[in-house]
Amino acid sequence: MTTNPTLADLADRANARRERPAYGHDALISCDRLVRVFSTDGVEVQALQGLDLLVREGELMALVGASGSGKSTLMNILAGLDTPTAGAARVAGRDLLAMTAGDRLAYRREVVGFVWQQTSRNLLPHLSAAQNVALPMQLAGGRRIRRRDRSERTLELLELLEVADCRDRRPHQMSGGQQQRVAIAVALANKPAVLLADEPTGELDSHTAEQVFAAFRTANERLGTTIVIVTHDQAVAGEVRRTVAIRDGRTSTEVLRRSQRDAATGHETVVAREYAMLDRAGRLQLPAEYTRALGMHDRVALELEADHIGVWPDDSEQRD
Ligand SMILES: Nc1ncnc2c1ncn2[C@@H]1O[C@H](COP(=O)(O)OP(=O)(O)OP(=O)(O)O)[C@@H](O)[C@H]1O
Repeated sequence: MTTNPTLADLADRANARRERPAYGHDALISCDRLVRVFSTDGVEVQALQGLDLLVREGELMALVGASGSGKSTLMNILAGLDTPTAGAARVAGRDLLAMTAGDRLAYRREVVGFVWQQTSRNLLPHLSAAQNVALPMQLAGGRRIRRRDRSERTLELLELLEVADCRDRRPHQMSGGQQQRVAIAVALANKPAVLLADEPTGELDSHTAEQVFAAFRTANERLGTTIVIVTHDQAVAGEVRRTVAIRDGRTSTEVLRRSQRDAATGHETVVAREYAMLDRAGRLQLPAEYTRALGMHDRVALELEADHIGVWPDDSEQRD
């Protein structure tokens, strides 16, 4: 039976909706149904297909996904280097779809820092490590920093990331791992709210990769910087509290890890649990290996239980 709502009922409902906090209101990074379509020679590629992602201040998280799933496209948008086709994206209160060219430049200099996979893309080859770190502070015209403060901060950052001994060396006089740690110092120079890293350990051996990852962890723990790392490296993905997987241009699953102490032995273990993303329309993407294992496609049967929802293979033909 349906009852016709009165005008007052409709007004109450509209008010209740308005008072509900907006999606991602308390997140530092919020992507809401983000779409990015590339058109080349009349062919359209939907790199992002309505991606939702929230990252809270102070998080250190990893983004994983198969090649072509949209990770770099997302990072370029968050870095202010590319603009989405549709949807909404906010970082530290900045609306990434509404920025002017000037806002965008200031955003890249002051709000985000980035570290790329190619060590050569991160540092200027003719400058020393210390000069590379000082440069973003010199360029941040809006907030003039005195020369003495600049050199102090440069040294502090190089010490924090354990590369103070490289301060007078140029990139080609440093190892790949040292270059990436200096690159993290460069990215942190202007105290960004967010540090973005796209495969920062991709060109390094596993031992060096571990040291570089430790540098990200130090930045996160000691400076409180929010960090998002795209990685194929299982060791890195397994070390962070939250790993979000992107599939076909959308966030699909995420793994959360927490430490658990055994009351009897005092021994600490890390417990990981996988979650699927549920969007605001109630859409859920089931992991491909689950649906494959049970031969599910096109249509599934659902049953609401007291504390869970059951998903069953389509049994309509057996019932007929
Ligand atoms: N500038 C572009 N022009 C056209 N298509 C593009 C462009 N950039 C990315 N794409 C396409 O968008 C899709 C997503 O690419 P993206 O680089 O974001 O994936 P990825 O997950 O970072 O992959 P990988 O792990 O290989 O770096 C791919 O199909 C890619 O070919």
